[in-house]
Amino acid sequence: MPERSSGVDAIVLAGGRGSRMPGTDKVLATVDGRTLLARVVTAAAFCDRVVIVGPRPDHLDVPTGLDLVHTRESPHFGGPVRALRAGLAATEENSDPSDDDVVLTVSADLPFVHENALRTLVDALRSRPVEAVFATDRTGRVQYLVGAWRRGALRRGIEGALTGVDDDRERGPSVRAALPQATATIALDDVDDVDTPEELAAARAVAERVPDVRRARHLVRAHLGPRPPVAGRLADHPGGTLADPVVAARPFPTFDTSAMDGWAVVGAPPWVVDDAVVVTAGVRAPVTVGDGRAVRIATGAPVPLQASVIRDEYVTRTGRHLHRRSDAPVRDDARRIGEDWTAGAVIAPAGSPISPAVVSAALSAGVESALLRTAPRVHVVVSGDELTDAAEPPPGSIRDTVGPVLPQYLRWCGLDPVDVRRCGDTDADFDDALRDGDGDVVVIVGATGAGAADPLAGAVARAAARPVVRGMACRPGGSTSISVMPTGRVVVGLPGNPYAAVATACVLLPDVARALTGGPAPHRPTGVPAAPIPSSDVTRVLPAAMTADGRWRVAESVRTAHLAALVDHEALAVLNPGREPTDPVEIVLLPPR
Ligand SMILES: Nc1nc2c(c(=O)[nH]1)N[C@H]1C(S)=C(S)[C@@H](COP(=O)(O)OP(=O)(O)OC[C@H]3O[C@@H](n4cnc5c(N)ncnc54)[C@H](O)[C@@H]3O)O[C@H]1N2
Ligand code: MOO
Repeated sequence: MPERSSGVDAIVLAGGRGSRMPGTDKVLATVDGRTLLARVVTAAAFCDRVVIVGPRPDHLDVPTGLDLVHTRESPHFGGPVRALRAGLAATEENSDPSDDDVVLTVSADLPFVHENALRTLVDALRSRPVEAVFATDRTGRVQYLVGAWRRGALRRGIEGALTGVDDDRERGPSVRAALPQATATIALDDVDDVDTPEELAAARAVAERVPDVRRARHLVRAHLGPRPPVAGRLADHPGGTLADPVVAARPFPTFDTSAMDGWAVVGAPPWVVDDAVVVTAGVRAPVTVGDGRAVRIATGAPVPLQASVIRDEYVTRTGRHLHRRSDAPVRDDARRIGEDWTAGAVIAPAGSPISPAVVSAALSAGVESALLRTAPRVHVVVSGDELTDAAEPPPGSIRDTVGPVLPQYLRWCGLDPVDVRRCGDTDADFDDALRDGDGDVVVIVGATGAGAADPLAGAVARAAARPVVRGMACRPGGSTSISVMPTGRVVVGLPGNPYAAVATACVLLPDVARALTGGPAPHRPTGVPAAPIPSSDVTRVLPAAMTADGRWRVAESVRTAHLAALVDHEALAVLNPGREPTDPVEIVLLPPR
């Protein structure tokens, strides 16, 4: 069961005529064995109540424990605004929601929409001064049926759009007619809808293919939801993510502050200097400066009432008189209370990674603690009967060269490795490895293949874990797997070859960390290759080093049984299928040497 978010209801619009797919109810079409409707409802399962507006299906494969309601628009097929009217009424039955609550509106024909995309909409609405936020799809088109509204704005929009519209007119107004004034859009890559049989076939093909790295990342974001938030001091949780926005508790500056060493002056120049008074940073008692007077003031000191500040460079002093230099710009060298932000301003939106900048800016805003998600705790399990820690491995044994360094890479990925254990190649060892400890994630190295001594797949099946990624179209890393145990624990299987394990981790696990902490997808910087790189039909992950002119030299191939190739390459180049030889490549910088 995903974590519940209070104050959000969802309206799933499932009743369109599907005029471009005659003879079918498109929302009941299946992609990878599940109906589009079930996929959309599952994505919205974190909401307090989910209302489906449309015909009631016989069976719906969605999480249990959901407050799921059905309703129909009136008249039937009366258009999206009437569907929203029916849906909104159903969200309000037996409850007394506030106008500021969030209502998600989602059309039911989105094969790939997922919880985190919808949460992104909610967070965007909560952190912006707008009445509704809509998704734009990959072509940049605004999807007005994929949005988060403030409840009051949705109600007013519906009423406005339907005012004077004859209820007998079959197709009512479009959602555009209901839009409030202040709206925003955000780009989401998972909200392409299915309108035609061709689009349905394409979605099925995507869902059934072994995913390349891009798609595997997408699946991670789609299937791993954020863990419950905890209250904590921001400074204690680097690597975590904000669950709520940081909202300024006080203005900045909190009082009128001198920005420069100089003079606090009242009235027009020249001023008469009062040498008995000096305003220093930290003074408590208010200082008053008479009209036509000037007193010394230090950077950071409170500005006396009615005074302005002029820095030393802009004045000349003769005896007791202070003159503004004729070439000095006319400006106040004070930072006035609330000039940078006022109390209530959003300093960092929900989902922000807790960077040192977030910690510091929050302190500036009077915020020490917040609701946050800590970096996921990881148990590393290095598997393989052949592995040893002995400096002189006995014949046939292999020195474990991953366990000692993987935690450093995992930390770089935004995870919090808590221990490294070893595990033999027996089923019992693997069952224990999946179960032991209290971590959020178990990363198992080795045993991902289908060979005689590769028990991970069996252990995952025995644990009734839900597969998220079963193999990747990626070299190395083809046998990578990710699944979710019924307890919510994530099990990552990394290929045993050390370079394959590290490369796969660095390419994929930042997305796992962000998904579990409710953060945004990681940035994917690109670089220009120093020489053309042949295209391939799977993702390739190769060592890369920057040249003197800022381009990237990418190794043609790599030996995977050790990390020697990363000694003189500071990055990995991710070469996605479909790229042209001279196209930029994704660059994954590795932890500093
Ligand atoms: N018939 C096939 N065999 C293999 C294939 C294949 O496609 N068909 N893929 C190969 C590739 S590529 C990889 S990667 C591995 C993945 O297998 P596992 O995840 O089950 O890994 P293991 O078999 O346990 O180990 C592979 C290799 O790496 C060495 N190893 C493992 N852990 C460590 C460690 N901690 N430190 C140092 N070295 C380690 C291990 O001894 C093996 O030599 O499958 C291939 N086989
Ligand atoms: O995952 Mo293996 O190379 O593809 O080392």
